[in-house]
Amino acid sequence: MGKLCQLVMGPAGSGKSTFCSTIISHAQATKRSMHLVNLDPAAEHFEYKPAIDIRDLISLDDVVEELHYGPNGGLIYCLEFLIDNIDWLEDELDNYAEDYLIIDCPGQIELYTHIPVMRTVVEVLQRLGYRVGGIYCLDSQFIDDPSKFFAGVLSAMSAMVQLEIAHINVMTKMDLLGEKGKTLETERFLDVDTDMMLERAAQDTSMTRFQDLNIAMTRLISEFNLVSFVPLDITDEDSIELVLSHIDHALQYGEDVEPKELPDHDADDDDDDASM
Ligand SMILES: Nc1nc2c(ncn2[C@@H]2O[C@H](COP(=O)(O)OP(=O)(O)OP(=O)(O)O)[C@@H](O)[C@H]2O)c(=O)[nH]1
Ligand SMILES: [Mg+2]
Repeated sequence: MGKLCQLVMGPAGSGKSTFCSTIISHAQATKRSMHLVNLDPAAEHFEYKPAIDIRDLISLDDVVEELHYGPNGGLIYCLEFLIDNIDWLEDELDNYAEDYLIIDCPGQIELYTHIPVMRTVVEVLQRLGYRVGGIYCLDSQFIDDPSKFFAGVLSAMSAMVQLEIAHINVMTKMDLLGEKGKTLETERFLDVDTDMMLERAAQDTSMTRFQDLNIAMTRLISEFNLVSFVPLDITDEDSIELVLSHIDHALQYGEDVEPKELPDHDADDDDDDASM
């Protein structure tokens, strides 16, 4: 199938782990094999058992207890420990040398923005021959709050710029929007209509002090025309299929499958003719 990898990122609680299990169960139903890799040392429960799990290398509880870090500092410590012991990850990956991986990441956005942890993980995967795609999850509930949405769009852009890999933004939890999810207004969020973002920000009086900054940021977003979201409603198989087809396209899934040799029909051509 080729060495492919989805790196699933996004803010805390944005639906990364749910995204991973949704994609894995969809893949299983369509007879595609994927392995879950857990890079979140704070994770507690998984629907699918991870094939590779950072918690086998280092436990957040141990770091918090023994080194007296808080949960966030402890998590950064764990990820930096992973980078210092990257051989461990390489050895583990050896067992899945020809496989499709989906990597569940922690929700601390500084890991994608200003600490080179994820970049190092990507470099290791690429050195081992994987095609890596970044999946950035953002919660659809952000749509109701322009300042949160701004921050989310900027963090997605930041991860994209930092990692320099194929990148797909996914708007998660679309089921929670109900009928609102099908409106034109929501579509404008998915395609990040910057004029509308500005309009919404202008209505929010708490943001007036930052109007110039908002204008500058929306101009940046629209000039680069880089940010759009694929909606994911995990209760709708078609929606899951659509998200996966975007990812397949970005990762060129299936393009390195050897074309099957057609059977040589010459020998029984006569028979076929006779039966026509
Ligand atoms: N209704 C609905 N709830 C969702 C969806 N995705 C996630 N959730 C809920 O949102 C919460 C967070 O989901 P997770 O998948 O754990 O999010 P995460 O990004 O992995 O969270 P962290 O690992 O803590 O950063 C959970 O209570 C999920 O059940 C979704 O598509 N629809
Ligand atoms: Mg998670």
